[in-house]
Formats: sequence, C-alpha cells, structure tokens
Amino acid sequence: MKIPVIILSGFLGSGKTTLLLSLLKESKRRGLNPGVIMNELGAKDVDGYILQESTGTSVEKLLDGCICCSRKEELPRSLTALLVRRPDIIYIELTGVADPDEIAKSLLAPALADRLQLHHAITLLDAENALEYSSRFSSDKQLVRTLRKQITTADLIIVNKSDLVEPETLWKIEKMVYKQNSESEIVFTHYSQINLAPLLTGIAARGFKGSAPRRGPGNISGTVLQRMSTGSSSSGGSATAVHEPESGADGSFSQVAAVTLTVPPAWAGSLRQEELEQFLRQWGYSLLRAKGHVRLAGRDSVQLVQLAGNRISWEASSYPGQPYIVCIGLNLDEKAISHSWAALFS
Ligand SMILES: Nc1nc2c(ncn2[C@@H]2O[C@H](COP(=O)(O)OP(=O)(O)OP(=O)(O)O)[C@@H](O)[C@H]2O)c(=O)[nH]1
Repeated sequence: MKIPVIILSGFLGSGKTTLLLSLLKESKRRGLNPGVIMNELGAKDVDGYILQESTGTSVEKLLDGCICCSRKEELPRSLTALLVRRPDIIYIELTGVADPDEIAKSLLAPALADRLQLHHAITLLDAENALEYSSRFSSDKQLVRTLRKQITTADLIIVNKSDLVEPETLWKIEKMVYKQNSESEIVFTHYSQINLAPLLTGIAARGFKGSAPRRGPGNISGTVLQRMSTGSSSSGGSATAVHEPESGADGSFSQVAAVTLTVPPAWAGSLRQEELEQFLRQWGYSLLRAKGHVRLAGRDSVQLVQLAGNRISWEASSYPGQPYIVCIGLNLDEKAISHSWAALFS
C-alpha cells in the first residue's frame, strides 16, 4: 500500500505550521505514525523545534533554501530517509515561497512513485494580506507566479486568519481564488481550525489490512463561513537568497531571502520587548516574516517571537539554545539588518 502524502503550502506566515500541529495531534490520536518533512528558508529550525516540543514528532528538516528550486535534489533523499521509519502518513510543509506543483512532481520520481501517493495538496491563505500580494510583490514576478501556483495546484484552500478581516474581504478572496481554481474546496477559518477527519479518512496504521486510503468526501468545514455557491557574522548574520532563474526553469526562484541573526554568545544582557519590536518594524514590508527565540528583560522564560503580516506575537518557549531571529524578506538589505542587529548589543 502506498503511503499517503499531504503537502502544505501557502505564503510566509499563513498558518501552515499551526495546521500541521493539529494534523500531527489528530494523527497520533488515531494511532498513526506520522512522518514530517519541513523545509525552511532560514538556517535555523524554528518550526521544527515547535513541532517537536509540542507533539514529540521527529522531523526531517531541510533548512537554508527552498526544496522546489535551490535544494530540489534533497527532497528525494529526505523522503527515502523518512520511509525507513515506516510512517503511515507523510506531511511536507513547504517554505512560503515554494511551488507545490514541483513537489508533487518529485513524488513521481521512479524511486518514490511505487511507495508514495499524493493524498492532498493544501494551500493556506492569510486573509489579512492575500489580496495585496500581486501589487505588493509586483517587482518579483516569480514570486507572484509562485503564489498563483500555490492556489492553482491545491485541492483544498484554507483561507486562514479570518479573525483579522471583515466578511467582505473573505468574499473578495473567495472570488479571487475561484477565478484561478474553481475545482478546489475552499474553507474559511482562523488558527487553521478545520474538520480534519475528511483529510485522514481511510488512512490506517501499518499492519491494518483494509482498503487503500482515499480522499475524504469533503465536509472540511471551517469555523467561520463555508463557501457559498459561486456558480460553479559578529552579529551572526547569514543570508540565503533564492536565486533568480534561468528563463523557463522549474521552481519558485523568487528574490525572497533569509537572514539568520544570532545573539553574540558573550552577551550577558537581555533585550527589551520594545527595542526588538522597533528593530523588526523598521524594515516595513520588505521584512515579510521573522521568527526566533530570544531572552527579554523581565521575563523568566525564553520567548518565541513571530512577525507575520506585520503583526508581532510573543509566547513563552523552553528553547535551550543560543537565542536568534530569522528574518525573511524581499530585497532585504542584509548589511543594514546585520548592522542594526549588532547595535542592539553594543
Ligand atoms: N490572528 C491570527 N493569527 C494566526 C492565525 N493562524 C496562525 N496565526 C499566527 O500567525 C503566525 C504564523 O503562523 P504559522 O502557523 O507559523 O505560519 P506558517 O505558514 O507556518 O509560517 P512560515 O512557515 O514561517 O511561513 C503565528 O504567530 C501564529 O500563531 C489566525 O488564524 N489568526
């Protein structure tokens, strides 16, 4: 029996890891042994740590580049390594700038096609920002193309973060999605909460001799509204650019780049929350996403900081390593960022 694979795609900060956490918990509740491949643009494994911390799942990590383009050859190797652990289901969480179609094609490689089967390609959209992407990223045509591919490839589109927008915005997003992909199911929700049962229907733990997995019958209702009938260095800086393509090349190859900033090991002080927020906000929309673990003045525990869609959130974490932040952006000035970061510790 082929092992079902679920691909999770969607722009930076749209809610992929939040959904993956729920899927892992539900998989474990059903007695399944899930395998996870997680790809990050940055050199640090923020989301993998979150998953391991809250679900105990071991994660095959592919850091520092995108597996649909610059690190394409690494995916088959990781899948083969994962298969040794005999998973009942495999989740692949892509970077926010990955083309899921390229990943789906990779599953058809001769060494994998007999063992794996694409079960669902899911794309998450950040309701607060999705309508702006084409105009905001007009300087990066590849990125705009990739974001379209994320919509056209999906058989399930989850419009997430509906708590941050008015209902009219959701209707506009539905219209935009429908123009590009009228076949997919679309649900609206927040914190990636959907009915997971249809996604996992028919998937059984190994040893079970039942029928092969099949796609669920739908009914993946969100919590807000359902689709209406539409008729149809010293600073520790290190950057990873997803390079511009040769014309006609496969992959996403956008100009989005990641800079990993670590706190100098010798520094014994702690940062103030406002200082760090100011550091993150000064780059405006060129900083698309930031995440990391830092120590703050006045807080006992390490803090997980996340910037997504220009919103910053903080939560306690038990990360034991050297504090860092990964910054991901479009046309980010790496030198200026590293310089400004170093100034925080001078
Ligand atoms: N307000 C709000 N915040 C959300 C929602 N879903 C996720 N978040 C927050 O948005 C941030 C990004 O969520 P993730 O699940 O990490 O997004 P992602 O797509 O995995 O992000 P990357 O993989 O880093 O691109 C986190 O701080 C989440 O807690 C939502 O529906 N509403």
